Amino acid sequence: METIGGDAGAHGYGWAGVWSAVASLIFLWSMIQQYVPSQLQDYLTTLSHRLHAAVSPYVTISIDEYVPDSFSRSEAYLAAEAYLSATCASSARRLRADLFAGSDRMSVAVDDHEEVVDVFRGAKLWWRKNKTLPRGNVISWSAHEEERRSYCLTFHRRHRGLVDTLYLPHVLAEGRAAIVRNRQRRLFTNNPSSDWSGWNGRVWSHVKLEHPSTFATLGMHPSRKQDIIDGLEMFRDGKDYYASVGKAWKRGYLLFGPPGTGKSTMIAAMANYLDYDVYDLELTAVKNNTELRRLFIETTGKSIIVVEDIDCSIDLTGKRKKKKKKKKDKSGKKKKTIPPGPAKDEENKVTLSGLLNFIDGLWSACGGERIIVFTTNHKEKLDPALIRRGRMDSHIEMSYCCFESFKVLAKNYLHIADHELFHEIRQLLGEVDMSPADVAENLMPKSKNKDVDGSLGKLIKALKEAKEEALAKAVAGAENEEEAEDDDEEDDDSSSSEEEKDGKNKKD
Ligand SMILES: Nc1ncnc2c1ncn2[C@@H]1O[C@H](COP(=O)(O)OP(=O)(O)OP(=O)(O)O)[C@@H](O)[C@H]1O
Ligand SMILES: [Mg+2]
Repeated sequence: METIGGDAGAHGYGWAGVWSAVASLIFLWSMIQQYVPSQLQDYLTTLSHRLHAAVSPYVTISIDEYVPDSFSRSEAYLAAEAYLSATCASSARRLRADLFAGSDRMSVAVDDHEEVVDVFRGAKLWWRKNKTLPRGNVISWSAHEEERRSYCLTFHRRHRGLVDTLYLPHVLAEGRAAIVRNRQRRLFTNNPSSDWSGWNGRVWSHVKLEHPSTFATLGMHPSRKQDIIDGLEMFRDGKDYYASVGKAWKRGYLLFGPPGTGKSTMIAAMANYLDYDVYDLELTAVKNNTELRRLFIETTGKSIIVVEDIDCSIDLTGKRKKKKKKKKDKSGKKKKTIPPGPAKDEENKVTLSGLLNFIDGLWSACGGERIIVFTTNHKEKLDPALIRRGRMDSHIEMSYCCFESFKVLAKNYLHIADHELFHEIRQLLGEVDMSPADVAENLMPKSKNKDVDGSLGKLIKALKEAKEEALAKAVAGAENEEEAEDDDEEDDDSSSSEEEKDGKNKKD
């Protein structure tokens, strides 16, 4: 890529230089047009375009910033902008830097009215960024209506086939890849529906996603961890596979296990590994199934949709509604019932069937590359319909800390791979249930200078205490059981003696 500048002629651009000058004249003309009545403007613009097309061997494709009759920015424009920024930022003479909300990196794009040249498979292509100002008599309500930007791509007509079939798809693919590279990943939470209407009403709000958890720092048996990573990779690269087997490109994960075993940490590691956004869906703030549908539709691809503590978020004990048999009146005719209208849905909470539709209803295929994760401390409380394979494709148990998990935590917190106390810790972890969160808390050094022996000693003490506690509980439990059995026996004795008495009485 190189800019069209004063030395263009020296490189022998020839006709290109002439047409660049013509383009500049056209631009000048468009500036003058602002002071000409709008009908005359339209006529002159059409005329100049026709003249240009009649005599020029060059073809121009323009890409507008906004989708016609819409407030949304055109994906083609954004891709072209990202492509040009990535490939020509160093050679353009005038650039525009901007800092987008939530991002900590400056984004640099070609400035207005700047021209750059791209070379693709031997063909030269000129890109120009145009800006048109509003007509004097138009009052606009939004900033983007005031200035309209577009990219114009100019090339010789003999390259038309190359541009259509190869160059534009190349720009789109490279531009999209650059957008993904530059984007700041986000953590979304759903807004209460009272905030959804009105100017700029949004159903989700977001902050920067900056969780440091990775699979390298996640305490888990290495082979299980590798299985999960393989599954995620298979999903991420499986667009064609999912299409070939006729499945929507989505995958469900159920993470279950006691508190502090790393379920939320695992979600962050997944998002960091895949470079996906996270939508943290607070189900208790969703009024009904209609709202749930809207929230889902407004999520984007390359994202993980999370419902934490699913057993606490929704009453899952209610079974899906069965078709009610119509009641018959006394004459035996079926009674007419009023069908439940939308008002009924407004009153309802999110239901199990709403959630099932959310996961795999027809409209859940409205956009691909989404992972859905449910977490729970009580898998047994969940309705089997909710977690059957196909909905929750993978069930991952996050369990108490094993020795392999401990080794990862020791590496994270103390930077050690082995120690003479490891043997004792291995034995204790085999006998006691302790969550990785508790192990991590004990390993955390108290001061900047890591006291490895001190931290491991603290963990051993905590494990021994937990072991004693568990033993004491087991003994107390056994005693209670014995007492209960004795009571039962006494009850049996007394009832049998009462029966005997009864018998005696009867006999008497
Ligand atoms: N497997 C693990 N590997 C590394 N760190 C862990 C692991 N499990 C827990 N931790 C540590 O413990 C803290 C709490 O873990 P986390 O929030 O992931 O638990 P959870 O299973 O989601 O618990 P809850 O069921 O209460 O939501 C984390 O911040 C992390 O530092
Ligand atoms: Mg959690």
